[in-house]
Amino acid sequence: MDGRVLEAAVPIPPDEDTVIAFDRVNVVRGGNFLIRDLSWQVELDERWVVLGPNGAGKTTLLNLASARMHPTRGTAYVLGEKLGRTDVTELRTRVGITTGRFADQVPPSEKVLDVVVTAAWSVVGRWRESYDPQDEARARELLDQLGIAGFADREFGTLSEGERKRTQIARALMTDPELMLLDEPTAGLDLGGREVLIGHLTELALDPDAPAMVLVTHHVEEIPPGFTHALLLREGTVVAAGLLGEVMTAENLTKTFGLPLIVDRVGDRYTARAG
Ligand SMILES: Nc1ncnc2c1ncn2[C@@H]1O[C@H](COP(=O)(O)OP(=O)(O)OP(=O)(O)O)[C@@H](O)[C@H]1O
Repeated sequence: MDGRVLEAAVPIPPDEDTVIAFDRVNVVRGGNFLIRDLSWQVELDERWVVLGPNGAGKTTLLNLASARMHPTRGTAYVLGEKLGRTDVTELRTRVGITTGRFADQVPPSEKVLDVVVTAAWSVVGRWRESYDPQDEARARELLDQLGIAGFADREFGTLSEGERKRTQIARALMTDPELMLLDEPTAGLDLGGREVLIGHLTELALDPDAPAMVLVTHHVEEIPPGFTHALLLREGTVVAAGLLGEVMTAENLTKTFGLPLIVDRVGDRYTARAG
Protein backbone atom coordinates (compact mmCIF):
# COMPACT_ATOMS: atom_id res chain seq x y z
CA MET A 1 0.00 0.00 0.00
CA ASP A 2 1.39 3.39 -0.98
CA GLY A 3 2.79 5.39 1.95
CA ARG A 4 2.41 2.52 4.34
CA VAL A 5 5.25 2.19 6.82
CA LEU A 6 4.52 -1.32 7.95
CA GLU A 7 2.74 -3.98 5.98
CA ALA A 8 1.12 -5.95 8.77
CA ALA A 9 1.66 -9.67 8.68
CA VAL A 10 -0.88 -10.83 11.20
CA PRO A 11 -0.47 -14.39 12.46
CA ILE A 12 -3.89 -16.00 12.89
CA PRO A 13 -4.63 -17.28 15.46
CA PRO A 14 -2.47 -14.73 17.33
CA ASP A 15 -0.02 -15.64 20.08
CA GLU A 16 -0.86 -14.87 23.70
CA ASP A 17 0.91 -11.49 23.89
CA THR A 18 -1.16 -10.12 21.00
CA VAL A 19 -4.15 -8.19 22.30
CA ILE A 20 -5.57 -7.12 18.93
CA ALA A 21 -5.11 -9.08 15.70
CA PHE A 22 -7.16 -7.90 12.73
CA ASP A 23 -6.60 -9.58 9.39
CA ARG A 24 -8.12 -7.92 6.30
CA VAL A 25 -11.09 -6.71 8.29
CA ASN A 26 -14.01 -5.02 6.52
CA VAL A 27 -17.01 -3.35 8.10
CA VAL A 28 -19.80 -2.59 5.63
CA ARG A 29 -23.00 -0.70 6.44
CA GLY A 30 -25.62 0.23 3.84
CA GLY A 31 -23.19 -0.68 1.04
CA ASN A 32 -20.48 1.66 2.44
CA PHE A 33 -17.11 0.51 3.71
CA LEU A 34 -16.57 1.95 7.20
CA ILE A 35 -13.37 -0.14 7.41
CA ARG A 36 -11.73 -1.64 4.35
CA ASP A 37 -9.15 -4.47 4.31
CA LEU A 38 -7.59 -3.36 7.57
CA SER A 39 -4.83 -5.48 9.10
CA TRP A 40 -3.44 -4.46 12.47
CA GLN A 41 -1.71 -6.01 15.40
CA VAL A 42 -1.31 -4.64 18.94
CA GLU A 43 0.98 -6.30 21.49
CA LEU A 44 0.61 -6.31 25.26
CA ASP A 45 3.31 -3.70 25.92
CA GLU A 46 2.33 -1.29 23.12
CA ARG A 47 0.52 2.05 23.38
CA TRP A 48 -1.10 3.09 20.09
CA VAL A 49 -2.58 6.34 18.90
CA VAL A 50 -5.12 6.23 16.07
CA LEU A 51 -5.24 9.43 14.06
CA GLY A 52 -7.49 10.40 11.20
CA PRO A 53 -9.98 13.00 9.99
CA ASN A 54 -13.71 12.97 10.79
CA GLY A 55 -15.39 9.91 9.35
CA ALA A 56 -12.12 7.98 8.87
CA GLY A 57 -13.41 4.98 10.83
CA LYS A 58 -11.70 5.54 14.18
CA THR A 59 -14.80 4.94 16.31
CA THR A 60 -15.67 1.90 14.20
CA LEU A 61 -12.20 0.55 14.95
CA LEU A 62 -12.76 1.03 18.70
CA ASN A 63 -16.17 -0.64 18.40
CA LEU A 64 -14.41 -3.68 16.96
CA ALA A 65 -11.62 -3.58 19.56
CA SER A 66 -14.18 -3.40 22.39
CA ALA A 67 -16.22 -6.29 20.94
CA ARG A 68 -19.22 -4.04 20.36
CA MET A 69 -19.17 -4.86 16.66
CA HIS A 70 -17.77 -7.69 14.57
CA PRO A 71 -16.39 -7.58 11.05
CA THR A 72 -18.55 -8.02 7.98
CA ARG A 73 -15.56 -9.81 6.42
CA GLY A 74 -12.09 -10.70 7.62
CA THR A 75 -10.83 -12.07 10.92
CA ALA A 76 -10.62 -10.15 14.17
CA TYR A 77 -9.20 -11.42 17.45
CA VAL A 78 -9.37 -9.37 20.66
CA LEU A 79 -7.51 -10.73 23.71
CA GLY A 80 -7.25 -14.11 22.01
CA GLU A 81 -10.99 -14.37 21.32
CA LYS A 82 -12.35 -14.43 17.78
CA LEU A 83 -15.09 -11.85 17.26
CA GLY A 84 -18.33 -13.39 16.05
CA ARG A 85 -17.44 -16.73 17.65
CA THR A 86 -17.21 -15.80 21.29
CA ASP A 87 -19.29 -14.72 24.28
CA VAL A 88 -18.73 -10.98 24.06
CA THR A 89 -20.15 -10.31 27.54
CA GLU A 90 -17.15 -11.93 29.18
CA LEU A 91 -14.72 -10.39 26.67
CA ARG A 92 -16.07 -6.86 27.22
CA THR A 93 -15.25 -7.04 30.93
CA ARG A 94 -11.59 -7.46 29.96
CA VAL A 95 -11.56 -4.22 27.95
CA GLY A 96 -11.65 -0.78 29.60
CA ILE A 97 -13.14 1.99 27.48
CA THR A 98 -13.67 5.71 27.88
CA THR A 99 -15.93 7.58 25.47
CA GLY A 100 -17.48 11.03 25.42
CA ARG A 101 -20.95 9.51 25.64
CA PHE A 102 -20.34 7.88 29.02
CA ALA A 103 -20.44 11.15 30.99
CA ASP A 104 -24.02 11.74 29.76
CA GLN A 105 -25.15 8.42 31.28
CA VAL A 106 -23.94 9.20 34.79
CA PRO A 107 -26.55 10.76 37.08
CA PRO A 108 -25.11 14.19 38.05
CA SER A 109 -25.72 13.44 41.74
CA GLU A 110 -23.63 10.26 41.61
CA LYS A 111 -20.66 10.31 43.98
CA VAL A 112 -17.31 10.25 42.19
CA LEU A 113 -16.14 7.24 44.21
CA ASP A 114 -19.31 5.35 43.20
CA VAL A 115 -18.77 6.15 39.51
CA VAL A 116 -15.44 4.34 39.79
CA VAL A 117 -16.45 1.47 42.11
CA THR A 118 -19.53 0.50 40.09
CA ALA A 119 -17.30 -0.42 37.12
CA ALA A 120 -16.76 -3.71 38.95
CA TRP A 121 -20.38 -4.61 38.09
CA SER A 122 -20.49 -2.85 34.70
CA VAL A 123 -23.27 -0.57 35.91
CA VAL A 124 -23.68 3.14 36.33
CA GLY A 125 -25.53 4.38 39.40
CA ARG A 126 -25.00 3.09 42.88
CA TRP A 127 -27.14 0.05 43.61
CA ARG A 128 -25.57 -1.48 46.68
CA GLU A 129 -25.60 -0.10 50.18
CA SER A 130 -21.97 -0.92 50.74
CA TYR A 131 -19.05 -2.12 48.71
CA ASP A 132 -16.32 -4.59 49.31
CA PRO A 133 -13.64 -2.59 51.21
CA GLN A 134 -11.05 -3.88 48.74
CA ASP A 135 -12.99 -2.43 45.81
CA GLU A 136 -13.35 0.88 47.59
CA ALA A 137 -9.63 0.97 48.42
CA ARG A 138 -8.77 0.25 44.79
CA ALA A 139 -11.11 2.99 43.55
CA ARG A 140 -9.52 5.50 45.95
CA GLU A 141 -6.05 4.43 44.82
CA LEU A 142 -7.02 4.98 41.17
CA LEU A 143 -8.53 8.40 41.92
CA ASP A 144 -5.27 9.26 43.66
CA GLN A 145 -3.26 8.05 40.67
CA LEU A 146 -5.34 10.35 38.44
CA GLY A 147 -4.83 13.29 40.83
CA ILE A 148 -8.47 13.54 41.95
CA ALA A 149 -8.43 11.71 45.30
CA GLY A 150 -9.83 14.85 46.93
CA PHE A 151 -13.00 14.61 44.81
CA ALA A 152 -14.01 11.07 45.88
CA ASP A 153 -17.05 12.31 47.82
CA ARG A 154 -18.08 15.07 45.39
CA GLU A 155 -21.06 14.73 43.04
CA PHE A 156 -19.95 13.82 39.50
CA GLY A 157 -22.07 16.66 38.10
CA THR A 158 -20.02 19.25 39.99
CA LEU A 159 -16.70 18.24 38.40
CA SER A 160 -14.99 20.12 35.61
CA GLU A 161 -14.81 18.46 32.20
CA GLY A 162 -11.17 17.47 32.80
CA GLU A 163 -11.94 15.99 36.23
CA ARG A 164 -14.80 13.99 34.69
CA LYS A 165 -12.47 12.58 32.06
CA ARG A 166 -10.01 11.57 34.76
CA THR A 167 -12.83 9.93 36.76
CA GLN A 168 -13.78 7.98 33.66
CA ILE A 169 -10.23 6.75 33.17
CA ALA A 170 -10.12 5.64 36.82
CA ARG A 171 -13.40 3.78 36.23
CA ALA A 172 -12.05 2.12 33.09
CA LEU A 173 -8.99 0.92 35.05
CA MET A 174 -11.07 -0.35 37.98
CA THR A 175 -11.64 -3.80 36.46
CA ASP A 176 -7.91 -4.18 35.77
CA PRO A 177 -8.49 -4.48 32.00
CA GLU A 178 -6.01 -6.13 29.67
CA LEU A 179 -6.78 -3.55 26.98
CA MET A 180 -7.68 0.11 27.47
CA LEU A 181 -9.43 2.11 24.74
CA LEU A 182 -9.58 5.90 24.95
CA ASP A 183 -11.84 7.72 22.48
CA GLU A 184 -10.69 11.34 22.24
CA PRO A 185 -10.00 11.69 25.97
CA THR A 186 -8.77 15.30 25.61
CA ALA A 187 -11.65 16.56 23.43
CA GLY A 188 -13.35 19.63 24.82
CA LEU A 189 -10.70 20.41 27.44
CA ASP A 190 -9.06 23.78 27.87
CA LEU A 191 -5.28 24.00 27.51
CA GLY A 192 -4.59 23.43 31.21
CA GLY A 193 -7.03 20.52 31.47
CA ARG A 194 -5.62 18.98 28.32
CA GLU A 195 -2.04 19.18 29.55
CA VAL A 196 -2.90 17.73 32.97
CA LEU A 197 -4.70 14.82 31.34
CA ILE A 198 -1.85 14.25 28.88
CA GLY A 199 0.48 14.11 31.90
CA HIS A 200 -1.62 11.37 33.50
CA LEU A 201 -1.86 9.45 30.22
CA THR A 202 1.92 9.66 29.91
CA GLU A 203 2.32 8.19 33.40
CA LEU A 204 -0.01 5.36 32.44
CA ALA A 205 1.75 4.80 29.14
CA LEU A 206 5.10 4.49 30.90
CA ASP A 207 3.76 2.15 33.60
CA PRO A 208 4.85 -1.39 32.66
CA ASP A 209 1.89 -2.80 34.63
CA ALA A 210 -0.67 -0.71 32.70
CA PRO A 211 -2.78 -2.46 30.06
CA ALA A 212 -2.16 -2.21 26.32
CA MET A 213 -3.64 1.09 25.17
CA VAL A 214 -5.29 2.49 22.05
CA LEU A 215 -6.03 6.22 22.05
CA VAL A 216 -8.06 7.89 19.32
CA THR A 217 -7.46 11.56 18.58
CA HIS A 218 -7.80 14.13 15.79
CA HIS A 219 -4.79 16.15 16.91
CA VAL A 220 -1.08 15.29 16.87
CA GLU A 221 -0.60 17.81 19.71
CA GLU A 222 -2.62 15.47 21.95
CA ILE A 223 -0.36 12.43 21.61
CA PRO A 224 0.90 11.71 25.14
CA PRO A 225 4.64 11.07 25.44
CA GLY A 226 5.16 7.38 26.17
CA PHE A 227 2.88 6.25 23.37
CA THR A 228 4.87 3.96 21.11
CA HIS A 229 2.92 3.35 17.89
CA ALA A 230 0.54 5.11 15.51
CA LEU A 231 -2.11 4.02 13.05
CA LEU A 232 -3.17 6.63 10.49
CA LEU A 233 -6.61 6.10 9.00
CA ARG A 234 -8.36 7.67 6.04
CA GLU A 235 -11.68 6.54 4.59
CA GLY A 236 -11.52 3.27 6.50
CA THR A 237 -8.10 2.25 5.22
CA VAL A 238 -4.65 2.34 6.79
CA VAL A 239 -2.40 5.10 5.44
CA ALA A 240 0.49 4.13 7.73
CA ALA A 241 1.02 2.03 10.85
CA GLY A 242 4.05 1.30 12.98
CA LEU A 243 6.45 2.97 15.38
CA LEU A 244 5.28 6.48 16.27
CA GLY A 245 8.54 8.19 15.27
CA GLU A 246 8.51 6.51 11.86
CA VAL A 247 4.84 7.05 11.10
CA MET A 248 4.54 10.72 12.11
CA THR A 249 5.94 12.25 8.94
CA ALA A 250 4.61 15.21 6.98
CA GLU A 251 4.09 12.91 4.00
CA ASN A 252 1.95 10.41 5.93
CA LEU A 253 -0.11 13.07 7.72
CA THR A 254 -0.63 14.98 4.47
CA LYS A 255 -2.09 11.80 2.93
CA THR A 256 -4.17 11.11 6.02
CA PHE A 257 -5.78 14.54 6.32
CA GLY A 258 -5.84 15.36 2.61
CA LEU A 259 -4.03 18.70 2.79
CA PRO A 260 -0.36 19.69 2.78
CA LEU A 261 0.92 19.58 6.37
CA ILE A 262 4.14 20.47 8.12
CA VAL A 263 4.86 18.25 11.12
CA ASP A 264 7.34 19.17 13.84
CA ARG A 265 8.57 17.26 16.81
CA VAL A 266 9.38 19.46 19.80
CA GLY A 267 10.91 17.37 22.59
CA ASP A 268 8.55 14.45 22.99
CA ARG A 269 5.50 16.23 21.53
CA TYR A 270 4.27 16.76 17.98
CA THR A 271 2.70 19.74 16.25
CA ALA A 272 1.17 20.02 12.78
CA ARG A 273 0.01 22.93 10.62
CA ALA A 274 -0.89 23.54 7.00
CA GLY A 275 2.24 23.92 4.87
N1 LIG B 1 -24.46 2.41 10.76
C1 LIG B 1 -23.86 3.13 9.79
N2 LIG B 1 -24.34 3.12 8.53
C2 LIG B 1 -23.73 3.81 7.54
N3 LIG B 1 -22.63 4.57 7.73
C3 LIG B 1 -22.12 4.63 8.96
C4 LIG B 1 -22.69 3.91 10.05
N4 LIG B 1 -21.95 4.17 11.16
C5 LIG B 1 -20.95 5.00 10.76
N5 LIG B 1 -21.05 5.28 9.45
C6 LIG B 1 -20.15 6.12 8.66
O1 LIG B 1 -18.88 5.49 8.66
C7 LIG B 1 -17.83 6.45 8.64
C8 LIG B 1 -16.87 6.17 9.78
O2 LIG B 1 -17.48 6.50 11.01
P1 LIG B 1 -16.67 6.58 12.38
O3 LIG B 1 -17.62 7.07 13.41
O4 LIG B 1 -16.00 5.29 12.62
O5 LIG B 1 -15.59 7.69 12.02
P2 LIG B 1 -14.61 8.51 12.99
O6 LIG B 1 -13.25 8.43 12.38
O7 LIG B 1 -14.74 8.02 14.39
O8 LIG B 1 -15.19 9.97 12.85
P3 LIG B 1 -15.16 11.20 13.89
O9 LIG B 1 -13.73 11.62 13.97
O10 LIG B 1 -16.00 12.23 13.20
O11 LIG B 1 -15.72 10.74 15.19
C9 LIG B 1 -18.52 7.80 8.72
O12 LIG B 1 -18.57 8.35 7.43
C10 LIG B 1 -19.92 7.48 9.22
O13 LIG B 1 -20.88 8.39 8.74
